[in-house]
Formats: sequence, C-alpha cells, structure tokens
Amino acid sequence: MSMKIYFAGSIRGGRDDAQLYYKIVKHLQDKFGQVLTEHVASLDVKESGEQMDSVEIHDRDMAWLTDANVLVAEVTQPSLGVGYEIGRAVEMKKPILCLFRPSSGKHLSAMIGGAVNIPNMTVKYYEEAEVINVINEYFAALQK
Ligand SMILES: O=c1[nH]c(=O)n([C@H]2C[C@H](O)[C@@H](COP(=O)(O)O)O2)cc1CO
Repeated sequence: MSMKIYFAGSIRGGRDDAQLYYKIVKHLQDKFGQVLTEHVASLDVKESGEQMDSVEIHDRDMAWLTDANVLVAEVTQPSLGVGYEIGRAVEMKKPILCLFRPSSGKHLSAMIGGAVNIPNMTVKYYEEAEVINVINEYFAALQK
C-alpha cells in the first residue's frame, strides 16, 4: 500500500542528524510511499531553515500534516517544530512513530516519552544500525 508520509525532523533545532533523516526518508520512499516533507532530510537545508516566509512554511506543513496518513518523527535532536507537529498529529488522530536514540546521551522530553497512554502514538528507542528494521516493523503492523 502506498501511503502519504509526513516526516518530521529538527531544522532550526539543529541539523546534527540530517544525514540520518536522509537515510530514513530514502527508505520510506523506497518501501512505503510518498514523503510529503522530503526537504526535512535535504542536506541543503541548513539550521536557518528554508528560504521561505515562516507563515508559508507553517501553513504548507499543516496542510501536509492534515493530508498525511502517518507521521514519522526522529525526536533525538530536540525541536520545537517537531514537538508541535507531534502534538497536532495527536489531536488529528494520525498514527505517529517517534524515533529516539538513547545512545545520543540526550534526555527525551517527558511529553513524548511519557505519552504511553496516547493510543495513536508509539515511541521507539533504537540504535542507528536498527533504523530500517524498526521502520519496517512499524509499517508492517500499520498496514495490517
Ligand atoms: O524551514 C523549515 N521548514 C519546515 O518544514 N519546518 C518544519 C518541518 C520540521 O519537521 C520541523 C522542524 O522544526 P524546527 O525548525 O523548530 O526544528 O518544522 C521548519 C522549518 C524551520 O523552522
């Protein structure tokens, strides 16, 4: 089944993980469907963000989120935008996969890690080497 996927990753929160976002987005495109937010994984997008008006970015992204069948968020690098997108997707009752790498030494926000009673939200703790398997397992369950 081909899905519309919203991928969320840090931009103004810092681009340390941009290469990993690229790997995730490439895999999602190869196996599961259309990634609406391909630019989040672009190595050309720097920490200053896209060269676009913030209002246009916000309104475009909210329209994409509304249109998406699923949200995949890499949450290791803390980002206000990603946290906001997750909260909005919770309210829209979209299936949400949050991916966090404990080996980063970062501490995941309790508002993400503690959201265990939100039925449409899954938080997966993983190592970078497992990322493809973790995504495959989530989508296999989703597509059942
Ligand atoms: O230029 C941008 N383009 C864009 O699509 N976003 C969206 C998509 C990302 O998942 C998220 C990143 O938020 P932040 O920039 O606060 O780290 O917000 C955010 C920015 C800059 O804030």
